[in-house]
Amino acid sequence: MNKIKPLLTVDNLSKNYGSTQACNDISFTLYSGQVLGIVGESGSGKSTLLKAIAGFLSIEQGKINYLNRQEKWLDFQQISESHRRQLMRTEWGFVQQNPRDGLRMNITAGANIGERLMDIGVRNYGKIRQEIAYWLEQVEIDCRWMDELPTTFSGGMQQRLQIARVLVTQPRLILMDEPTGGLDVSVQARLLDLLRSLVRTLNLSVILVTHDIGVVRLLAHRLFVMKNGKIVEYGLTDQVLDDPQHPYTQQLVSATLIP
Ligand SMILES: Nc1ncnc2c1ncn2[C@@H]1O[C@H](COP(=O)(O)OP(=O)(O)OP(=O)(O)O)[C@@H](O)[C@H]1O
Repeated sequence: MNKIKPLLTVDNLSKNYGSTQACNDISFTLYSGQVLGIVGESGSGKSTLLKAIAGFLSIEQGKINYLNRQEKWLDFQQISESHRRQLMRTEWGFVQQNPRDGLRMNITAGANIGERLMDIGVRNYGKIRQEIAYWLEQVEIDCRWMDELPTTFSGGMQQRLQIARVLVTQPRLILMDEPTGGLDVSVQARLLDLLRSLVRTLNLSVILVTHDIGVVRLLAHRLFVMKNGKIVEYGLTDQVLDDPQHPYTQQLVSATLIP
């Protein structure tokens, strides 16, 4: 059996907005090929943590270390901004809750996917077209939509397109902020199935922020629960959800009735 390997470690990360302590002394490990769920109520600090890990926000304190494709540990406080941006284009991806924030709405669906390939130096038009068709198919969008603007897509399709745009550069680590939020329940279910199958077939490592316990139960190997900027419980998903120890987790779990 393959031994699970750490891919990303976060140690004692804190982030304040003025006097608001949004993340307080957060530490965890993400393992390669696994999905780590971050759950908690609105305002608990989940999105701030994700953005801090992605380098979109500066942090007051903490260390973020990542094992790159060459199996070299990178200390995010030490690497340059251009190196971090390059990682975001190649090894990492970010899926926004609102697909409009992750897509360019004024260019076609195909161009949304193709420009990410061009960003990393792919120039062969035929190859780009082929990759666009492949990734549209992977996210269950018919190729005839390739030359349409995302503005003509439904919310679920836009989210699937955003996922294709992220996946085309074959990232190893994807940060997702409420990827199914704001979608109808039936569209959510279809997207969750798709995400589950992509995570398995592409062996992706994912940090997934959600307030929905059902989403982590379906997708995450491990999870932690945040409250007021702190981790109150951390462990394997089944263990935490079937036998929650912290009163706050017990409250979250009991609020989600499972038939
Ligand atoms: N740009 C900002 N400026 C000031 N305070 C902020 C900012 N963004 C978030 N906060 C505050 O930081 C705390 C954590 O917010 P954050 O958005 O990270 O929580 P969350 O768990 O992701 O919530 P939600 O599920 O609603 O997105 C909250 O008290 C919030 O009001």
